[in-house]
Amino acid sequence: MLSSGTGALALPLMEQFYTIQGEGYNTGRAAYFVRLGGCDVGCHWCDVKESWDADQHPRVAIPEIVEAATSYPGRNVVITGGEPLMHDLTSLTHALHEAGCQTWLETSGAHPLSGQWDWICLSPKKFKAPLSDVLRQAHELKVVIFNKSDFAWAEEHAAQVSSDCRLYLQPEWGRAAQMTPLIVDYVKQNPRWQVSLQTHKYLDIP
Ligand SMILES: C[S@@+](CC[C@H](N)C(=O)[O-])C[C@H]1O[C@@H](n2cnc3c(N)ncnc32)[C@H](O)[C@@H]1O
Ligand SMILES: Nc1nc2[nH]cc(C(=O)O)c2c(=O)[nH]1
Ligand code: SF4
Ligand SMILES: [Mg+2]
Repeated sequence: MLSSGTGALALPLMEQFYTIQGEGYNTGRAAYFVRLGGCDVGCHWCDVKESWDADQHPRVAIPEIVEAATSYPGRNVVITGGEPLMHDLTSLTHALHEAGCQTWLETSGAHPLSGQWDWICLSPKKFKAPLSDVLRQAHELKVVIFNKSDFAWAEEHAAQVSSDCRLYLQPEWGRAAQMTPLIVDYVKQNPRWQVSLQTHKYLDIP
């Protein structure tokens, strides 16, 4: 990969699209999504497995990504993947800020944090543990609930984030019919948590 002291100058890009943030704290807000290739976490229920192999995706120069992102009225840019922190995101976030964009990150936290972020959504995974630095800096903890035991696992991670970090429980899409009622009951009993649904899937938008 092309890189410098300030991070990657080109990044493997799977897709980019302007849509509505479907999940978590910023649900309902217009945002441009940049989906980077590469992930080594291996969630068996991942809804974007085509992203895993970075070599399957063309490397695109940062100015090209920023130009595309700023060709829409919105100025919120979500960097997702794949696992975006497999790449040094210093240059990308710097260029997005220079262009007047807000930078929002979707990450499993399994790799070191790079870049300047206005919002960090941490969705930790059992398959590759999140780093304590990312836990500390997260604005939002969003735990995917696949089975009942995931509630206790979510609490273990809530104990490691900052006191003002927002807490979300999100049903695994394939198990939503079974898990969503359990999440509703859990949030009623444990009101510091909130429900997060993948609303874009119900809306049938990207
Ligand atoms: C595809 S991941 C990419 C970013 C990063 N690798 C991560 O996992 O946070 C984006 C978000 O979708 C969530 N997600 C992925 N597959 C899901 C599924 N089947 N059901 C619910 N959420 C899912 C992840 O937990 C994460 O919050
Ligand atoms: N609309 C929409 N919202 C999202 N929030 C997180 C997503 C992701 O895949 O990172 C995502 C996505 O793929 N689409
Ligand atoms: S960490 Fe994210 S991109 Fe990677 S497998 Fe898990 S859900 Fe998919
Ligand atoms: Mg998604």
